[in-house]
Amino acid sequence: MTAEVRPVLIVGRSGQVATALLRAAWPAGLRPEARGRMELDLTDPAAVQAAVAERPWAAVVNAAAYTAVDQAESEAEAAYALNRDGPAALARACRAAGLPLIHISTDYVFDGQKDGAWQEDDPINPQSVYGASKAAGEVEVRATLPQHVILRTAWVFSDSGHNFVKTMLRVGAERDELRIVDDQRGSPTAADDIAAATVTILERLLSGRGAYGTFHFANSGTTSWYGFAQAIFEEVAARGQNVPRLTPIPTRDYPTPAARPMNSVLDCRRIAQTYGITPRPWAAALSDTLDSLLPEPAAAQSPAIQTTKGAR
Ligand SMILES: NC(=O)C1=CN([C@@H]2O[C@H](COP(=O)(O)OP(=O)(O)OC[C@H]3O[C@@H](n4cnc5c(N)ncnc54)[C@H](OP(=O)(O)O)[C@@H]3O)[C@@H](O)[C@H]2O)C=CC1
Ligand SMILES: Cc1cn([C@H]2C[C@H](O)[C@@H](COP(=O)(O)OP(=O)(O)O[C@H]3O[C@@H](C)C(=O)[C@@H](O)[C@H]3O)O2)c(=O)[nH]c1=O
Ligand SMILES: [Mg+2]
Repeated sequence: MTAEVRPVLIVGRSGQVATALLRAAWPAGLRPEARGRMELDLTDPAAVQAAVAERPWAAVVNAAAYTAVDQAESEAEAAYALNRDGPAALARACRAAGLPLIHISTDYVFDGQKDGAWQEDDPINPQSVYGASKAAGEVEVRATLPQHVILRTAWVFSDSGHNFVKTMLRVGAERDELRIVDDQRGSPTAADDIAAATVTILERLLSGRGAYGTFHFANSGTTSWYGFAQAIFEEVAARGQNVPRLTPIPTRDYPTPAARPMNSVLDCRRIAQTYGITPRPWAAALSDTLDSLLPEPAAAQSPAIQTTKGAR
């Protein structure tokens, strides 16, 4: 008799976290199956209901969202449709099917005005349409489905999708100088690490050793966007490439449509205590991501390596 392999529905396919979930190490008994927006439109409640009822899923992970923070200020309806009404419909469908839901949320639900790191039960007070729409999604999931894990994370980066690392590589190649805000603090977090944490949570939940509720997960250590950019370009320089000059600036000198939290640092002790999940430092995760985004260090200078790589 072969052991049963149960599918896990991943909502989202090409996004940073969805991509990471698809390439994560899953236990033998679970297999991720993604639905991108073309296969499952999260803003269509009937489609959501049908997708959740379609297969004998073990669980559902919502990795889909409206994530364009500045654009959301002028597209509130679209942001709320995806970030509030989508999770609400998913939670209702999961309740009807008796399935647990893991829902990803964000540091931008907080106002950023705390001295220490944000704990799960701190009051939310979003300062942007994106943050408010994500906060409303959290409220819907909590009110609808007791079997939920809301996993709040922050400053996500990956070799896929849109993120600050890829933005820096692109604009850094185009300009001599970059001006980067130095007074917003947070913890950059690799999508792959969020995926690994999600798999651990699911494994524990499905074997009856998990706990529902809201958890924070971010890579360890904190920095500013400027500090993050510095680390990115140190890695770029170490790989023999030209880098721009970086100038730290205050938020007021970089006006954007959406306000962002000044302090986005998440306290991740609860997920460590409950699930034994201890995140690695963000700089280590960054280095891994840059390994896949950039050529190997010194490859250009080393004839031996050039030869083994052949003509390029
Ligand atoms: N990016 C960040 O810095 C942070 C993100 N988060 C949260 O993490 C989660 C994942 O974010 P991230 O991976 O960066 O997101 P991305 O912006 O990389 O991807 C968005 C995902 O949403 C899906 N999607 C968009 N519209 C629809 C739709 N109508 N129906 C179904 N799916 C749709 C996309 O589907 P498709 O695959 O078809 O393109 C894609 O998979 C989100 O909940 C986000 O709020 C939290 C903190 C920081
Ligand atoms: C490109 C650029 C940005 N910045 C600033 C603007 C902003 O304050 C900060 C980050 O800009 P971004 O637009 O890349 O980041 P942003 O889209 O705000 O990132 C957020 O995305 C959502 C989805 C989340 O949930 C958050 O956790 C967070 O990761 O850097 C500069 O100062 N100089 C620059 O050249
Ligand atoms: Mg952005």
